[in-house]
Amino acid sequence: MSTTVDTDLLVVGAGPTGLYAAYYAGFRGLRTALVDSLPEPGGQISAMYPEKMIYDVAGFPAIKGQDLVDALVEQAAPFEPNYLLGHRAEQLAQDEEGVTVTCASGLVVRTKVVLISGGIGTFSPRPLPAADAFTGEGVRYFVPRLADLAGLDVLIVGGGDSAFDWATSLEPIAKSITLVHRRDRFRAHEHTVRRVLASTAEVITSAEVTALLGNGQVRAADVVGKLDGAVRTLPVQAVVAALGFVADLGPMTHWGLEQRKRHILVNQAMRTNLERVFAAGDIVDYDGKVKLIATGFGEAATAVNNAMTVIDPSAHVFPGHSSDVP
Ligand SMILES: Cc1cc2nc3c(=O)[nH]c(=O)nc-3n(C[C@H](O)[C@H](O)[C@H](O)COP(=O)(O)OP(=O)(O)OC[C@H]3O[C@@H](n4cnc5c(N)ncnc54)[C@H](O)[C@@H]3O)c2cc1C
Repeated sequence: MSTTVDTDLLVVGAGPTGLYAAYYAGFRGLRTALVDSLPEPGGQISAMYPEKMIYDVAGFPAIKGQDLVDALVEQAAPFEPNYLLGHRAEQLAQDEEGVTVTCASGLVVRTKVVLISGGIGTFSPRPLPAADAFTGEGVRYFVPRLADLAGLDVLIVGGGDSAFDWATSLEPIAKSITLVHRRDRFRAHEHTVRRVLASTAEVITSAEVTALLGNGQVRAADVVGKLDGAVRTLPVQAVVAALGFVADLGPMTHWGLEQRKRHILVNQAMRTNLERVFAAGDIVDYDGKVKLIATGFGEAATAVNNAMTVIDPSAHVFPGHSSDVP
């Protein structure tokens, strides 16, 4: 059975950009709904690096990922945004008075304006082939709570930033860390690589994890050297497969939006080629675009304040200062 939600502004994507847009929309007196396919708000931050420190958000010399998400939710909360989590937006149709967005679940949202802050799309981790044959527990693609892996022998697979970041964060609390990468070069920041190489973590290059062993719970992993074919069986109770993510813009590519390299093109007002559809954050492109949380925040403010004039043509783009509010 389909349910219909009516709102002034629908935000598609409750990552940091969408959450900040919810604050601004509330500040402008709009009723706001946020739809996200994930069960929690926070986008890439909550899904991929909730425990990591972020150092480049204005005003916070350092803030843990999940703490930033929690603060964004708290900042928007007084305006009571309607969170529609676990719903993937599938279709978008604009008419003269508004926009209708239909979700895969059957949920229908009727809104005056849409702000797309869909980031890299709905994202899913690249699977670890050795895990296919292993039906038990112990393999994960995210580490939402580092403490879950305390005292365990942890095997991390991958050679990118995530793999090395997990190695750095987990090394102080895990019993042991082994990082296995199929090449002899890494895609991670040099600084992090050096830090891991200097730590107690063992880094095995030019090798692949060919099998996970265990009955119900992973107990060991076979690691095969690609050059000599030698097999090492490592005791392991947790595997973190950090092989990257497959991002799926999926439905958004069929919404009649002008795109460049799988990103939505916007003008200086963060407006797309559709009058009632704005976009902000990682999903947009324009000359000089920089994909950062900080830029997403600025774009969200620009998008919402310009969207305001579509909803109410007598409204000003400039919202006034929040510090003027008693
Ligand atoms: C490991 C890592 C570390 C990072 N570190 C930093 C850092 O230190 N500083 C920094 O500035 N940036 C960092 N970034 C980048 C930063 O996380 C992104 O720039 C930011 O998350 C973009 O926010 P967003 O809200 O635009 O998109 P996202 O965070 O990607 O959120 C988009 C949301 O939209 C949802 N969505 C997409 N399509 C649909 C659909 N059709 N229906 C419903 N929901 C949908 C997704 O589920 C997701 O929740 C890092 C990224 C990673 C992966």
